[in-house]
Amino acid sequence: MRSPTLARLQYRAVSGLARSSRFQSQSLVNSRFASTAALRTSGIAPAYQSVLRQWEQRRSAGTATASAVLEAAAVNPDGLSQAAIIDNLDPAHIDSGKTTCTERVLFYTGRIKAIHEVRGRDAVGAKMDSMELEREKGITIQSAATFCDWVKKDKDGKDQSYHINLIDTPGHIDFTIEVERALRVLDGAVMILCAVSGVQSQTITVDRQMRRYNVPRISFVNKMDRMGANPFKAIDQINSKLKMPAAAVQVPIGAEDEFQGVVDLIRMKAIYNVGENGEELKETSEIPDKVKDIANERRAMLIETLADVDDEMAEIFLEEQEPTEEQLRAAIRRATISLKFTPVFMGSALANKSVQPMLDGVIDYLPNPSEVENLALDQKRNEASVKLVPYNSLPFVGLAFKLEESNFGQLTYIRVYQGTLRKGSNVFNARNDKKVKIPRIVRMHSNEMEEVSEIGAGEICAVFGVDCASGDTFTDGQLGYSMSSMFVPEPVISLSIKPKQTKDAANFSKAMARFQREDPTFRVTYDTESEQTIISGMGELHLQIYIERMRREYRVDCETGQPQVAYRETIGGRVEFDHLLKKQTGGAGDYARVMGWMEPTGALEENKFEQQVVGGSISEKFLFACEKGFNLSCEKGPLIGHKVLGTRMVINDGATHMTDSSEMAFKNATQQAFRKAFAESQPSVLEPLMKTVVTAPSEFQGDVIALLNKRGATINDTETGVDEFTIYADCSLNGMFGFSSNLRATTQGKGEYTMEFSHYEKAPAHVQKELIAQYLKAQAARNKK
Ligand SMILES: Nc1nc2c(ncn2[C@@H]2O[C@H](COP(=O)(O)OP(=O)(O)OP(=O)(O)O)[C@@H](O)[C@H]2O)c(=O)[nH]1
Repeated sequence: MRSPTLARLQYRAVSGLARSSRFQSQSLVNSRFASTAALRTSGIAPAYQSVLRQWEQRRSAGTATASAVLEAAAVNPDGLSQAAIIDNLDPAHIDSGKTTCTERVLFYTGRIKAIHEVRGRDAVGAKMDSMELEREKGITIQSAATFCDWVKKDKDGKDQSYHINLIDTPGHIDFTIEVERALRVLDGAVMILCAVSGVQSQTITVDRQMRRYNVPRISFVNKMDRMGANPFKAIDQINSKLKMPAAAVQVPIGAEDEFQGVVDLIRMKAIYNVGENGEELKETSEIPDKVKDIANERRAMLIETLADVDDEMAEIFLEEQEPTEEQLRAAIRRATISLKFTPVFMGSALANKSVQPMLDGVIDYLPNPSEVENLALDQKRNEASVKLVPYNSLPFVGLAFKLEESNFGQLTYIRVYQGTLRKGSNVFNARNDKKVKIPRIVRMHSNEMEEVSEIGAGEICAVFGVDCASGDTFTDGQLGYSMSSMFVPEPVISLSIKPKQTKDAANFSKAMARFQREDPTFRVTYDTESEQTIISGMGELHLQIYIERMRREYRVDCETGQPQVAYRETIGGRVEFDHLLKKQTGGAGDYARVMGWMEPTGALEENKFEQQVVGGSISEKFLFACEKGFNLSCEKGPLIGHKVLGTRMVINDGATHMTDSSEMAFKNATQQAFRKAFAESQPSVLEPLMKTVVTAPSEFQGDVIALLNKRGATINDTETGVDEFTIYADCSLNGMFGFSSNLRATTQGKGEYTMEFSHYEKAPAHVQKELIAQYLKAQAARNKK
């Protein structure tokens, strides 16, 4: 019998401070070494050579510490500037262990034969981090898909095999699109938190993303072996910070280096891992005395929390009955799937402890595809919200959620929502109704592929040779269904870039085209004024990774300009206009008159164009040209040439000339009217405000606050832990350039930070003045040429 396809899971982002255990500081040293080695071979860091040599001497003498490179760099100013470059490429290794957990899942389900660690001593690297750069840096850059089967006993004690599609995603905020698209197609997620750091800023971001796509989740508090591990603090934070009712379904037996296993609160059994890699589970009803009380207390809390979110459990609770194992499981499943609750598991992936019970939790509490409501728009019948049914025999509907270039051509990842996708069949792209043949279908196992002839509903696969954009819906042609795509955030940072050598231009263009196709948050534009290619993305690390990939994968060394902030411009207040464009230069002239007003839309969001012309003083055709003029003006604002936001233009009257009016004249007149009215309105430059979270050992608190104040940050909150503190601040992106090297220098390399775009805010007057002056100067220089 074919096993039921069950629960997709996704591992999520959370971070922890890599400093308290010996193991972690060792990892930091190794990762820095990897970075420096990469730079050395690239030959761009001659001054850094001496720093490297010093460090290598200290390493071989066994005296290297986590901050050795920075210490060495500090005595060599040239070295320090190179260290700053490395900082950008060497992100905080503060993650919760998604890839490490995935490695165990793959091992325990028999998908891989041996466990390899993220930045482990064997230098092999974890299965899901297949890119060279990922293995070197120890971070996940691209999400990777795989699948496995997990055998679990059913309630009659019979083995049941469940099929799981799994996507391991990056945690770093710069690669957020990878999380976005994974969550768009997954039916359930495992939210992994660090037992020391608990809920962090990335957790909050991913929580928002999970809510956007209604993805139910179970939680796993990892790193129970770390000093300061406290799963109950993490649970409190899920409740308070994420406002998601959460309760432990396990309690730990011991913690930190005495972490031994867990007590399952549903069956009240102690579970230990045995065997070299923890592959076997030993279960016993003998719960150690020291955890009996906490186990009883937490079981009561579990029942109480469930009673708050589930009617059936509320009834049992009010009648003061003890729920059965079945009743408890059913209530957790109902509450989890209806997004009202998250059960919390705990363990240590690195120590091979308690990962299997979390996998059981995936089966027990996350939905299978038939339990998730997936909707589409029926374009043929103009019906919104038609339900997709995950039956293989129904007509095919699938969503392309990720594009990737492989050695064998373009790979398109597809989630099949309904029907079956067959090799050799034709499918139709709902966006353009184009017919596409499916020549090959593969199932991905990280970077390996397994050829299959068909793939059924609920599955994830990849196909070759299909020309499409990410987010396109495919159907069998009978159905006119289209599914909503994923949310794509706007880039906040840009750089000018060009290949160092002109001979590399072709490869450079090839790489740019590919990266853009694969990653919708990576944009490439050409600025005709400065004659520069500009790349834009989600952060410094995001862009640096692409520059590095260009060097490694396309052998193109690039020169880049200073990172530029994606400023915006907005109107100051309401201004009326009556603008006439009239030119008579022999032959046919130009004539267009536009009247109306411009004003703020009220929110710093999309711009709006409206026409309220009555009596036909401007024809439809010319009004269309006016709208075009408005959109062009919004693309390049009058103040500093950046995009315009939150601006509305209303045209309510005007005049047309019998022979001299044209679309061009109306477009130009609107642009001129826009420019004049915008300038009169006391417009503002807007700058991106970043939510910034800094964590460092307590002794550096004063220095870090001073550092943030110097950069004009607004500190919103400070949390003090056992031996570390966390500061939550709002900072302008402009004020944060180079912060990572400053922070590391201030905290002896022990401080970590994350930064995420929050919203646009008016730039201070002096910044605006400076930016306008720079813009005018650049324009004058160009005009001179
Ligand atoms: N002490 C301890 N360290 C762990 C554990 N799990 C993972 N780590 C370490 O934490 C670091 C980050 O682990 P990863 O698995 O790469 O974390 P991630 O969440 O996948 O990271 P990104 O993909 O970059 O977001 C690595 O050095 C791991 O060895 C654990 O259970 N205990």
